[in-house]
Amino acid sequence: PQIRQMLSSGVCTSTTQLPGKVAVVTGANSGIGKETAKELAQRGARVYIACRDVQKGELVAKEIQTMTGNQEVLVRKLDLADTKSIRTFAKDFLAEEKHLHILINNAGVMMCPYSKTADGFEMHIGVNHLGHFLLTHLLLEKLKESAPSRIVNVSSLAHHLGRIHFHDLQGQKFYSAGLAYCHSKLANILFTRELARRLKGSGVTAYSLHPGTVNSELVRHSSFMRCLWRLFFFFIKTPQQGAQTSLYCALTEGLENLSGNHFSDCHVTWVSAQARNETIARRLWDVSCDLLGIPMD
Ligand SMILES: NC(=O)c1ccc[n+]([C@@H]2O[C@H](COP(=O)([O-])OP(=O)(O)OC[C@H]3O[C@@H](n4cnc5c(N)ncnc54)[C@H](O)[C@@H]3O)[C@@H](O)[C@H]2O)c1
Repeated sequence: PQIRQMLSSGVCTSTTQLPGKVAVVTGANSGIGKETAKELAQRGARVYIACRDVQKGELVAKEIQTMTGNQEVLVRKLDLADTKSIRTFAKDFLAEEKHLHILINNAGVMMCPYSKTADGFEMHIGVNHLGHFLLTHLLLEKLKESAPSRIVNVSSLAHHLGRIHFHDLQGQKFYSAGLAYCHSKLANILFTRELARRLKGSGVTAYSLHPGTVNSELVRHSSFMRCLWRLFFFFIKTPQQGAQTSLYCALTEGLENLSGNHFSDCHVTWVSAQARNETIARRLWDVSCDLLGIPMD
């Protein structure tokens, strides 16, 4: 634990408390998302655990309620691999809640065999990017009404290996599970940058981040990655440490002028050349709208 402590340089030291604030964390039934939700609840927010497996989510909600004493930890069904489920989640949320101050797009899949979402999108781009793109779009007015509010997109260092191949966004011509993950994480950063550009002056800000290499269930689809994780166990962050940069982006006072930036270990960090390309960011936005049937403005 001491070695881990030393290696984990990024700690969110914000003292922001969240009474009366509302947060949604996707994929909060495990790993980094669970720890993020726990800390937001600890600080007094009403926290929505948005997850596929409601039963698993309820167990986590109970655990967080017991640990934090905050009973306002709610579980709602959200399957990011199905746009119907995303629309239902958003519709119910908008009917139920007056405000949304923090949206943490945390859920993700990594290195799963070639498969498609309910709407026919390749699973990585479908869940990690398009699912969160639609969810954010549907909740955007509420975020604007609740300003100052924040959107936090959990990306990865793996984006450096990613490319946006507009001619093969769904991996039909060439598919590598590892690269498909990297492409989707690059899309998270491009989405964040374009979102920040479009939201300038609205009071809603957006941040992307790399959480570090974190011991979680993310590597479930790859025996190679599972071995690697075991081998380097002592160098890998705990989910609680992995949640620090998400919390930093959601909570730190005065971060607004860094909207659109990418963070790691609670600092702004460099992204790949493609991730800084505004033309690609704008085109990806338009293509995503087109795929999801969202009217372009
Ligand atoms: N663990 C790492 O080392 C690492 C490194 C870089 C980035 N990340 C990113 O961190 C985020 C959290 O991952 P984690 O490490 O906590 O792994 P995790 O597997 O514990 O968490 C991912 C969550 O996403 C949920 N999810 C997957 N598909 C979904 C769907 N269709 N609809 C709704 N939820 C879905 C899972 O149920 C799970 O709760 C991911 O976006 C991942 O890409 C993790």
